[in-house]
Amino acid sequence: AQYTITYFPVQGRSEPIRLLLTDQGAQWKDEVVPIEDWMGGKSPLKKEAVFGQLPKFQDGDLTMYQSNAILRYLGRKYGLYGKNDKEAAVIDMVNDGLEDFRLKYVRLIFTEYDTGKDKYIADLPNQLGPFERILSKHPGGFVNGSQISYADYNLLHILHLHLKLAPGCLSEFPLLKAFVAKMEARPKLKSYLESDACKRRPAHPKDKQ
Ligand SMILES: N[C@@H](CCC(=O)N[C@@H](CS(=O)(=O)O)C(=O)NCC(=O)O)C(=O)O
Repeated sequence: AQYTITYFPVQGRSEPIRLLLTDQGAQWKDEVVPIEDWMGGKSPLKKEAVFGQLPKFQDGDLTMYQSNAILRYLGRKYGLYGKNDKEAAVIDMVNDGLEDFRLKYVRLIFTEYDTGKDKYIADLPNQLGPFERILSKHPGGFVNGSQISYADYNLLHILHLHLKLAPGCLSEFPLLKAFVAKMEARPKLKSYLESDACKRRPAHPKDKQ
């Protein structure tokens, strides 16, 4: 395979990359790093990593880190970045909003789960509302209206994480609900989401929902 994704044995920040590549019909190799090897310093990967973190992405002689930079690289490569700079700017803005959302989720899961879960779920409408409004502003089903972009794969994964955490969280958000159904119905994504490889990967190391 032309691409390699190096990451821990979870979905985490590498899943939107897998969703994009799958939907674009691209193959990749998963290099899975057991967390104990990484933390125990047994693997040289942490020292080699530019920011000491994963995911790491390789495309031939390109080696890069930073999950959102990887998504933008693939967005340019597969024409998933709008049709001009203005559309690209809105797509980047939405993905930055998704990054803020993901960071809140990661903080909940890793540091505040037992004490903060109920409050986090109660506040979800405030986190989801902006993305419902974005879809209503750009009719066509995707973040950038009728043309799919790299941010859509990040949105899908973040919505999947939250549907696991709070199954009814999209009941007040018809456009987000329709977005998930539309993305899941895309043939390549559908078969990936039903695959063992996908099902076997927990959402994150603590996979408590
Ligand atoms: N901004 C980076 C963050 C990467 C990051 O925080 N990686 C974590 C794992 S996760 O947050 O993606 O789950 C990591 O490598 N942690 C191990 C370490 O920091 O040694 C990105 O988007 O790739």
